[in-house]
Amino acid sequence: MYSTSHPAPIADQTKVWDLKPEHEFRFEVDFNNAVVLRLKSGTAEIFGAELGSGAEYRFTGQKAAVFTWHGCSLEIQGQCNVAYVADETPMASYINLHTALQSRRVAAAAAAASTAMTAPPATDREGQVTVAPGTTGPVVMLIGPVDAGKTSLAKLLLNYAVRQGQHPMFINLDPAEGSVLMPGTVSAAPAMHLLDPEDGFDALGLDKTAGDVSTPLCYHYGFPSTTDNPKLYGLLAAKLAETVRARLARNHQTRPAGCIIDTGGVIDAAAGYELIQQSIADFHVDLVVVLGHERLYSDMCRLYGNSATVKVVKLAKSGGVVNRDKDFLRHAQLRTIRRYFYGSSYSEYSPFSTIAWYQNLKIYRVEDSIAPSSALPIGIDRKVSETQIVPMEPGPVLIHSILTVSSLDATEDEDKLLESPAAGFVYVSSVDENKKSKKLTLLSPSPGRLPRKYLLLSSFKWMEM
Ligand SMILES: Nc1ncnc2c1ncn2[C@@H]1O[C@H](COP(=O)(O)OP(=O)(O)OP(=O)(O)O)[C@@H](O)[C@H]1O
Repeated sequence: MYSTSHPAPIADQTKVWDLKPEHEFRFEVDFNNAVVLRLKSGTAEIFGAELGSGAEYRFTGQKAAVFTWHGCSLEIQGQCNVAYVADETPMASYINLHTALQSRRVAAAAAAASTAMTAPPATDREGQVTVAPGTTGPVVMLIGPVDAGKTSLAKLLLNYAVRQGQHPMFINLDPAEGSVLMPGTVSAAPAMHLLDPEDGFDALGLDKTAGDVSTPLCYHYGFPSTTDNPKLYGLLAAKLAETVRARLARNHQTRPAGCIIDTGGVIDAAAGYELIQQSIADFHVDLVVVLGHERLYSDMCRLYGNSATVKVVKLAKSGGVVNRDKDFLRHAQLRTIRRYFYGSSYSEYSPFSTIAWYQNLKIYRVEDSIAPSSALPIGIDRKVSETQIVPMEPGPVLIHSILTVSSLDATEDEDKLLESPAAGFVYVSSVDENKKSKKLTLLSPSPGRLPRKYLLLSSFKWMEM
């Protein structure tokens, strides 16, 4: 069993790798192991984030690549499970895509600046801010099968944008990853800084300087796969799209940078295409990038070939992208959960323990679409619609669970629970069923009592190790 809390050991061996221009050093390190990487000379980047000369980067439980445009020398301390240099990469096509997006951002920023100077923001009949044409940057959706390199390309495009002073909105529609905050959610946050080469999405959403637009937005879904409850997933993706668009409409400085949308692996099931089509419409996507799947590309061309607003392009999958087995993914999810409470090398947190009495809690969950009634945990009264919440009694079934703290106030109607963004997450570290004082002990990133009473149960469990 891997530990998510104790640092993995670094083997006492050092190797230097010299890379020619446009070569890539690919490496894999499992969760039992760690390596330290140092850029000795030249320039290099990890998914678009430049490495500092001489700075040390520690990797554990990672599969990644260091790319160099002009050549470099790398020093690796410790033992990688896989390590090799590749001379064939799709980086030229990726930078071409970035260049095209960047020129659209520049044009959108110029249009937004001239509109801001000439006209005050207009509102429609419902009081929504209307967006002047040409002032929204590219809205790009990355699709492809599982392990096609979608998230890696999203990181690269975000980092290249940030390096040119742009702050696109990153939208994560892959509930398995939970890259912005927590697995089992769909979320959005602007890329205010370069993504941490060691941890990727850590820096997202931590910056408050851009005001309302920079606060991460996150909706509770509760399951790892879009197919666990497609109806609920569709509803939440639509809600996220509506909120992101409203935020961007109010902010003419961030809007021209556009959005980069990462999705879960599309399998050729009809439900997969429906969800993708729905999200393309909801987010007003204007560019669909298909990674490494000819049939998906041809299906998308068939669907959008005549569209005046949606373009479809295909890009090659990098030969370095590796399949991650279930065990690896599970441990990556546990690391994301731990990171929410304890932070990472980028920023360490000290979580707080807080007591919540049974009588003060209102806990709900949503069913997945396939659970037979015999599989329902104790405390769930009946099988209901996939987008309906079911109240549940607190009890031992909650131990080691992740609960989403809803932003909905306890005085508001609980019907709005699923459509309300998450205010945060707590972890149930113990359940005390002592008759007089039934209570949960919760781990929380902030001190004090729970700010709200509505909690939603996620199917993810985590154990501190
Ligand atoms: N060029 C590369 N060299 C080595 N490893 C890579 C490279 N590109 C991506 N990877 C690794 O391959 C794995 C899969 O890539 P990625 O997460 O980008 O795929 P994905 O399509 O988003 O997967 P999913 O469908 O599961 O979300 C990741 O661990 C990633 O770090």
